[in-house]
Amino acid sequence: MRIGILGYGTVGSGLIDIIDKNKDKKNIEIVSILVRDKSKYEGINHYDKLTTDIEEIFSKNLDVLVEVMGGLYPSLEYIKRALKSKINVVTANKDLLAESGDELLKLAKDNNVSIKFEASVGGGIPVLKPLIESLEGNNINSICAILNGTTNFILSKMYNEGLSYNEALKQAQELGFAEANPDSDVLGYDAARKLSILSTLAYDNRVYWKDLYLEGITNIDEKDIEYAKKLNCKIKLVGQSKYEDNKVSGFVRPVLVGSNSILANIENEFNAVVLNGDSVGEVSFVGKGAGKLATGSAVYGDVMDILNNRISSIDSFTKEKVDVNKVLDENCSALLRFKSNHKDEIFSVLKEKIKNYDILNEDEELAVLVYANSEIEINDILSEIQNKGYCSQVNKLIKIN
Ligand SMILES: NC(=O)C1=CN([C@@H]2O[C@H](COP(=O)(O)OP(=O)(O)OC[C@H]3O[C@@H](n4cnc5c(N)ncnc54)[C@H](OP(=O)(O)O)[C@@H]3O)[C@@H](O)[C@H]2O)C=CC1
Ligand SMILES: N[C@@H](CC=O)C(=O)O
Repeated sequence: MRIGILGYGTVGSGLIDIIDKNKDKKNIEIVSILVRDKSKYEGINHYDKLTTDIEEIFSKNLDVLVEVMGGLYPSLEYIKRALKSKINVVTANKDLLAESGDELLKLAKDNNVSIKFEASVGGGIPVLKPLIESLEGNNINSICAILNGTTNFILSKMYNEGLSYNEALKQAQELGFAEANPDSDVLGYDAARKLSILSTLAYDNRVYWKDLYLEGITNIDEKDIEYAKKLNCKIKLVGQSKYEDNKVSGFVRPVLVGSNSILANIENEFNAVVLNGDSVGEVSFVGKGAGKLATGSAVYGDVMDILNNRISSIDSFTKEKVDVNKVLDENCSALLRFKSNHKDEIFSVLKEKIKNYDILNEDEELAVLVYANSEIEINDILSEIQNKGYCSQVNKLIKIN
């Protein structure tokens, strides 16, 4: 099988290492590799296959085009061109799937070829294939997941080793986990795109990432970590969605999770996806969510599926878009931090409105863990405190079970 590869970075080089390792067993021939700047790659394997000209790639009579260069443009254009030319596509690009999955899957179907994208969610974890194939006998009710390796790495390093946010981000970039623009990781966009892909497939309805409640990790500081430890919790960037009565609720946000929960024990670049199906119950998938060989492994698996004609049809991306509820409409607790000179006034509002709360700090700032009937109730109280001028800046961190 003749494959062309767009990109020889973290994922591209992982894929190429795995193809080379298996070359005696599997009939895959790398015929051309697209990069921007060949001079960066002198001395590497397959240097003679490198090109900066996309026309050369398309001149090679390909069976599969692997897109691992990232971004929306020109990746979208190249993938569409491949599908229209009846070339199968494998991609790790969640930005593209989340934005244009409907168009791309339809184009693949119309041209009788496949587009496969296992690596776009959870890096090396095989989760899309089990979801699409093995769990077909289920209505999936909920997804609770850690879907970004970079932010999980940063939060783990801050919590376990006391690293600063900037030091931890730098390490994640050096290890090849972060996106070309790491804002996509730390602001939560990457995890939201992955959650939208998972939710679309799980609920068989189109869920758009921009409809999810979205909050990144850039406001998490040492004090949050300190309170988390006091509460026997960890802080994780969690993506959660639920499907009930044809409605989806969903968010990506940093949350407190109890130290004994599955998600609390997912460290560094590892990801986890916990699905709940009406037949199977709870199923968990855990593994490396980012990195060269782990992600290369998922891309390689997709290439092998095409080689062996193991293809399943996917219609969910072309289904109707569903409305998404953004607030947590259930009993919840939250860590609230107030920087204020009006502590007594804040306490009197809390006493009047909240069913219960624990004080964590009342010296340099006021920090409380409140227990409420819903997030809406907490938001109403915060609005009252702010409107009365008792505090202009509040930090809120929800705790999930
Ligand atoms: N890193 C990871 O752990 C994971 C990444 N992904 C996804 O995989 C994709 C690739 O990520 P990653 O390998 O980390 O990215 P890198 O930045 O490490 O590599 C990108 C590669 O693509 C090439 N490239 C980028 N833009 C162009 C262009 N316009 N024309 C030609 N070549 C181009 C670069 O060439 P040059 O060096 O010459 O600029 C480089 O070889 C992304 O979609 C990412 O989201 C998915 C899961 C995990
Ligand atoms: N930047 C992403 C890479 C994999 O999708 C992450 O950190 O998870």
